[in-house]
Amino acid sequence: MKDHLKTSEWGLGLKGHVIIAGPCSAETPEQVEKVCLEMKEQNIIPSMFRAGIWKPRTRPGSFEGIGEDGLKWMEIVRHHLNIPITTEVGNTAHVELALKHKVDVLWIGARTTVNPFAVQEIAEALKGTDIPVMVKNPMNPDLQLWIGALERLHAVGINKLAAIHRGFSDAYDKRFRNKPNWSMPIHLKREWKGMEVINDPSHIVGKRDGILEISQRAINFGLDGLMIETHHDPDNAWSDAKQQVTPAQLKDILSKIDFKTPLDSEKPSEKLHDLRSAIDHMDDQLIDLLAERFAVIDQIGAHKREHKLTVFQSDRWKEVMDSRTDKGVKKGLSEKFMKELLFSIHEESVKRQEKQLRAGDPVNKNA
Ligand SMILES: O=C(O)C(=O)C[C@]1(C(=O)O)C=C[C@@H](O)C=C1
Repeated sequence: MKDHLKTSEWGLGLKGHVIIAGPCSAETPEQVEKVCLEMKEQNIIPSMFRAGIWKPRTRPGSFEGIGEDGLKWMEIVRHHLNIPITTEVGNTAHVELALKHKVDVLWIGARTTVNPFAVQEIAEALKGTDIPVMVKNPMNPDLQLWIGALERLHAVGINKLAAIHRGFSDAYDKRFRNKPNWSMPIHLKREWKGMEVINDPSHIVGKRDGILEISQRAINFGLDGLMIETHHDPDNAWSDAKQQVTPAQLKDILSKIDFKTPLDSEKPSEKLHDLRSAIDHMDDQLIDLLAERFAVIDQIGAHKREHKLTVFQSDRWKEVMDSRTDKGVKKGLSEKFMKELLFSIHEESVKRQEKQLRAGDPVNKNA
């Protein structure tokens, strides 16, 4: 799609999976230093250090970030860990201060990504700079909004870009603080080739337990890194106390993750090549069969037109749906997948037949 530079090309020495760790918020210089020293002690040096300076809170009254002072303390991080520093910016004043204090990488938070006006203003403020920017997914699962924010930055010349998957707000599903909706980061990677997506398990899970599981799933899906909130004393953190881990816990989590290699850059082994050939053949057959099915659908459509019958036949459709789902489930396919597949087939059937009824013209196969 659009040309952009990957994390390994940002000139910050990043390579492989990008691991971003650090406290939810910078609180005091002592706290920043303690986190750094414990990381050092545990011999767990992340690829980048994160610290929130301005915190967008749902309701007023809780800690809203330490502000510019916190940016001065980033020198402590540089001194102890010598790694790039990243923080969130939510408006142009934040951008100005972050640039003034030489923050290495910025990120745009979920609450900002939802607002194209805000993203555009930030993009304009960044025009002419060379700073890398990571864009968190918007609060709601809207892929176009997520891509749109990246495009706004790209359009002003910011080409060091990455995305962060922090999950999506869901009023009903309370298993997560923010529901992962794994199809979203995967779709993003499909739509914008080469776009790296860093997973943020801390905001998805909302508590310490489960960070390992979500991290592993992110790596399994092929996401490109992890951002894990890390604090020397999480229980007494000024924000997000429940979901932060200690540097020792971070080390434990990272040591348990089975990191996978991104496939696309690898030449597939003979075995993988053979398995893929089998898939190519089966997909061919599936497409032939689907084409045959829709040819019959067109014949039924012609019959319906002749006999003035409606396209949608609820009893027959229910029978098709139930029997095929049942069979699929018996063969080990998930009910959700079967239903989605059948819905999609049915939608195409009724569209084709309705077109026949409407126009009476031969069906345009490309419609
Ligand atoms: O059985 C029909 O009447 C069809 O047109 C086929 C079909 C299908 O795709 O299986 C499509 C539309 C109807 O709602 C029911 C079933």
